Amino acid sequence: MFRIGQGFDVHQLTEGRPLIIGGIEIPYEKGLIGHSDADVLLHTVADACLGAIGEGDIGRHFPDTDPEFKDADSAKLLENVWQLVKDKGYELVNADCTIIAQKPKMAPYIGQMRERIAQLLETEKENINVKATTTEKLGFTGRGEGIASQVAVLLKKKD
Ligand SMILES: Nc1ccn([C@@H]2O[C@H](COP(=O)(O)O)[C@@H](O)[C@H]2O)c(=O)n1
Ligand SMILES: C[C@@]1(CO)OP(=O)(O)OP(=O)(O)OC[C@H]1O
Repeated sequence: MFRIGQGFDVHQLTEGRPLIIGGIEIPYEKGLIGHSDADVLLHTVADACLGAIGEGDIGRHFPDTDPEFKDADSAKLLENVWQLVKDKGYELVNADCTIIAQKPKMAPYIGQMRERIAQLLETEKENINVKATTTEKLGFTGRGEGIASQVAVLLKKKD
């Protein structure tokens, strides 16, 4: 049995914060704002996984009003979500991720992001695709005010 899930998330960019995307710190003049480390891509992967198993979203599991999650490492949040997926008896078929950012250039970091996400979802790098697009300077992403991401995952019930 297969289950599909999708996620979408946005975080605002500001000066004085590290930029962490897909579990990788990217050198840039700005970083993302959040209650956690604001890793927009790992949040989106988590939401897609939760969607696939019908378990709501990360805000429900890790409320942004809870001091426990202040500056949380999003990799830890995704590990918790992945445990829920495993508890329900599923494994990953593949994940397809899109980062929507005018700047910085993600291309040099895509390989490392794929490796980190594959590690967190206990799969091979080949099952994780990460790509990036600008919005041709249009909208909030195009103006460099924030970064968005979209993720689709496919899960399969283990034999
Ligand atoms: N933040 C980004 C955005 C895009 N890329 C790469 O550049 C290619 C061209 O982007 P377009 O928005 O003009 O389609 C895109 O296919 C990505 O490979 C990037 O690395 N970082
Ligand atoms: C991850 C959580 C929890 O620290 O906070 P944020 O970093 O603000 O991220 P968001 O994507 O807004 O939603 C989930 C939150 O509850």
